[in-house]
Amino acid sequence: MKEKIEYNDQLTERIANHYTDILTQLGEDPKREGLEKTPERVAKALQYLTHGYDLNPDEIMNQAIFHEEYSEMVIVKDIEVYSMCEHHMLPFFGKAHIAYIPNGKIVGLSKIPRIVDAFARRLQVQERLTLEIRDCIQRTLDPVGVAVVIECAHMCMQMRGVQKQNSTTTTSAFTGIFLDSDATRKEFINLIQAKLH
Ligand SMILES: Nc1nc2c(ncn2[C@@H]2O[C@H](COP(=O)(O)OP(=O)(O)OP(=O)(O)O)[C@@H](O)[C@H]2O)c(=O)[nH]1
Ligand SMILES: [Zn+2]
Repeated sequence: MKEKIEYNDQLTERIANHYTDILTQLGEDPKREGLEKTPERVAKALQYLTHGYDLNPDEIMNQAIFHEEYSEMVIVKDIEVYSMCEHHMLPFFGKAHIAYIPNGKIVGLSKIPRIVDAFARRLQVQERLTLEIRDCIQRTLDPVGVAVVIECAHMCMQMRGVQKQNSTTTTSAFTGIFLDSDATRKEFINLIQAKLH
């Protein structure tokens, strides 16, 4: 995750021109004060919301892999997820809970939320997001197992369409021992549900 993204001026202008047209098509006056800079703002917002395309999650992981003999479960939970559904280009957001059991290698903890962002800041479906995170960790760390659970609310189901304001969607993906051992999977589920206080 870049802390700040660099906007491409030519791309901003091209996208903004389309939005000027879209505002007119919607019956708005793109020249009125409040909307004057809106096409440019939207163009930048869209570049921000999809800046994950410019990030390489495997490289992010490889920046901080260390050899350690720790072989218990490592869990990073309650990681905020902000993504955009590829069907309606509306936000879906919630939390990711991620665990792995090392096999001689650990990763710098911040890299886990960073790869969540790298995959989430693209046009996505929640299922693919879940699998991409799992596979990236498996590929780069070769751990004994990986577990990913994501819980999100989808604006395309809340603000429009079926309009179910309280529904959330949960997806999960596992590898290795999390698939083979019910006890390990249950330990993970218990730990992500546990509150520290
Ligand atoms: N599986 C999955 N579906 C999603 C996700 N985000 C949005 N969708 C769904 O994508 C589907 C697109 O269905 P369509 O029937 O082509 O589109 P639509 O007419 O706008 O559908 P409605 O939302 O039911 O009004 C909808 O059912 C959405 O709920 C996601 O992350 N995963
Ligand atoms: Zn949608």
